[in-house]
Amino acid sequence: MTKKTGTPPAVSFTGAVKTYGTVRAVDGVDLEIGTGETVALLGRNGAGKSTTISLLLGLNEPDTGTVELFGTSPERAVRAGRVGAMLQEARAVPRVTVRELVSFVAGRYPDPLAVNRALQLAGITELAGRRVDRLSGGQTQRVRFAVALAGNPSLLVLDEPTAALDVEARHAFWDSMRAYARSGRTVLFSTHYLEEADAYADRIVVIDRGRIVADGTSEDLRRSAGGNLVSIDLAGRATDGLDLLPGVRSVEVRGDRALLRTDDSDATVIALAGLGAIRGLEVAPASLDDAFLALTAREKETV
Ligand SMILES: Nc1ncnc2c1ncn2[C@@H]1O[C@H](COP(=O)(O)OP(=O)(O)OP(=O)(O)O)[C@@H](O)[C@H]1O
Repeated sequence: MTKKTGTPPAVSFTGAVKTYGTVRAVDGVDLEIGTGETVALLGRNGAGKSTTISLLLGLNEPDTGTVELFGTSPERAVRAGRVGAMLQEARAVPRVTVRELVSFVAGRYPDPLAVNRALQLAGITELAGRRVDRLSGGQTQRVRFAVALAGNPSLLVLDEPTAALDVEARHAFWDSMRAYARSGRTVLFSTHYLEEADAYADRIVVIDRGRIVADGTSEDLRRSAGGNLVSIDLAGRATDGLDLLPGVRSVEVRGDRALLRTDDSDATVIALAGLGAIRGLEVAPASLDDAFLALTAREKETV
């Protein structure tokens, strides 16, 4: 849905396609992100997350379709200092200190954060005097975060930002990201971690084989993948016909238990009771993991 009035969205993809040889890395993406949203781009390895981000930052052009940031081209938005990015691969500049690097980047933006604030948000105040090429992987990752924040960008783009971070640094990172997002900024981050998407994004966009297969809150995703899991002990019973019970979308056998994914757990449980198949019965909401697997698996079946 395109809004005809008011300010343009922070991010807008329309029918964007990017191929590498025979691989359709981004395969017809339509996506709109409004100002102030925090969005997770979730997908397995090779799903197209980094390619989507490279189109968004103007590092690559779509073969067909369009990508706009704030109603203008990514190049212009980046040049105007409206975008900060933390990418997976960025080589450290030799011999400069952390503070020098962050100051240098901040100095290229029209309205940067105070350098101390960027260092503090990234949790690297105590590393300010260290050389950037002599840091651990996790420390380097945090320096990249400070660099992304330095220009005080309206749109912050983070490609797998917590990949090298330990648990404590991960929590600190998300706290800072949230503090930044609360000041009305738009944040897009990619991740493999469902729990991160669930905990830190307002909205989750699931990408699989270059296509968006789901877009909504984690609750929406759980629902669209089949809301509940009903499981029973099979106790030697065959699974024939379980997939035909009311509400049931799929049946999976794990050991001696059958797992029924259902849209209507009440109807499924009543039908199971009618069959006398209620031994060890459990009903649980589908986890986001289950939803993610169901969404990406279903997409494969239709290819
Ligand atoms: N420069 C390139 N040349 C050829 N193929 C590429 C290139 N970059 C990406 N691809 C392919 O495009 C597809 C999408 O890759 P992309 O890096 O966007 O996925 P991703 O979701 O970011 O994966 P990951 O989680 O592993 O980083 C993959 O099949 C990948 O092999």
